[in-house]
Amino acid sequence: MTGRALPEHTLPAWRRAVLKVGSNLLAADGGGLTPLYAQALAGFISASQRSGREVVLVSSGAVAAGRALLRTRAVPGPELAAKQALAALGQAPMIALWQSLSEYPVAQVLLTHDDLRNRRRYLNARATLRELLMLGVLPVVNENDTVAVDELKLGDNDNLAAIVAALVDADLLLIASDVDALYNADPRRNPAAEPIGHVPQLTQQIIVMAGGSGTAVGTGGMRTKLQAAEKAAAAGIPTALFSGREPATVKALEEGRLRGTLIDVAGNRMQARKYWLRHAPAGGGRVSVDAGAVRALAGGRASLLPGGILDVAGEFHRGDLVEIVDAQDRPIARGLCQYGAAEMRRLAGRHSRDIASILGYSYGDEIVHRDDLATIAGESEV
Ligand SMILES: Nc1ncnc2c1ncn2[C@@H]1O[C@H](COP(=O)(O)OP(=O)(O)O)[C@@H](O)[C@H]1O
Ligand SMILES: N[C@@H](CCC(=O)OP(=O)(O)O)C(=O)O
Repeated sequence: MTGRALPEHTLPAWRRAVLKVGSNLLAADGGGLTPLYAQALAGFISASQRSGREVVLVSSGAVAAGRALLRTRAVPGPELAAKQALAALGQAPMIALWQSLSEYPVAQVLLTHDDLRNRRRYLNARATLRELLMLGVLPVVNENDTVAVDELKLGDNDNLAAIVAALVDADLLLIASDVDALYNADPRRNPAAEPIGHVPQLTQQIIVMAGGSGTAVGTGGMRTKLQAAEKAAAAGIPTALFSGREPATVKALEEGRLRGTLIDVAGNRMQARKYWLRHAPAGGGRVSVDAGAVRALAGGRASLLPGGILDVAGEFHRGDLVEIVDAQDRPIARGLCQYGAAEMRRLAGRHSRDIASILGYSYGDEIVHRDDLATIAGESEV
């Protein structure tokens, strides 16, 4: 779908991005998968990788591919189990399509909501994705429809893409669709709808403009794209919406130009992350630290090392949000810990270089990495 002339924007600078490609672009004629639009998108991904950038692709299309494979036989109904069967059938052809178009090896990553709510699985997914990126591989993420059940379904890949963007700490979320921008009304239903080039900050007024999907192939429509942009913004990540049907638009992205809608983030990314760390609900874990650690953390630039730990209260796991307090139990910082409570008790007061010999393994020198830490006093510090 192409609209009126769209203003062009400069794409925010990025080194790592998540690109979401909807079913409408892969099963363009409502039938099986076609490389028609995927080709230009794969070209953009490979060009980005060649220039040292990292891309995680979140691709839909498995259900559409599965449905097309069964065209000559009885096609299952619309209920959940039937869709799950179609997704299982179509997952391999979807991956094969991307592999046939990518200059780099592709890896399949299937995720569910449950995986991302469970801290340990969340961290494992993050570690695997980071490793794949380091290896120069293109991870292709889709929802694991086989095991997703109604109440645990992410429901759509727009939201999944936003969660993955936060998971891999991406600089940018790119959403390619069959529509070239956010309009002030659904352009399929309202031909007078006007495109919106730049959204400095998502507001309720903008969110109500978005309707559902206009096609049988697509799932969420603009509504889920804005939900995704909202999630990404909460993690400090801007979102770009554009048409994946126009090769010139896709090519322009390589030069940092966006013909579509840019949804910006209020404040900078680090501020948004620190805000989240200060205000997200913590699970009750407390780590008290000595005066040296208090001084180091107060500067806002240091990580918490095991040597500074005096005591650990509560039970928590690696990846949980913990409160860091001084010897008098006054809160000084909050952060995501790299080690669980039991591990921390064994590491308290010890040197970082001894972590592997004490535990038999190591997740790194830091108990809480400075990127995952926010001081309580420094609301204005980033
Ligand atoms: N305000 C809006 N602006 C743009 N598109 C909208 C709006 N409201 C609803 N839509 C619909 O959202 C569709 C894109 O979403 P969807 O069909 O789920 O595609 P995809 O498979 O790419 O996720 C568009 O084709 C359009 O009809
Ligand atoms: N897991 C499903 C994706 C469903 C979905 O979100 O589709 P879309 O709205 O086209 O991105 C599939 O691969 O078909």
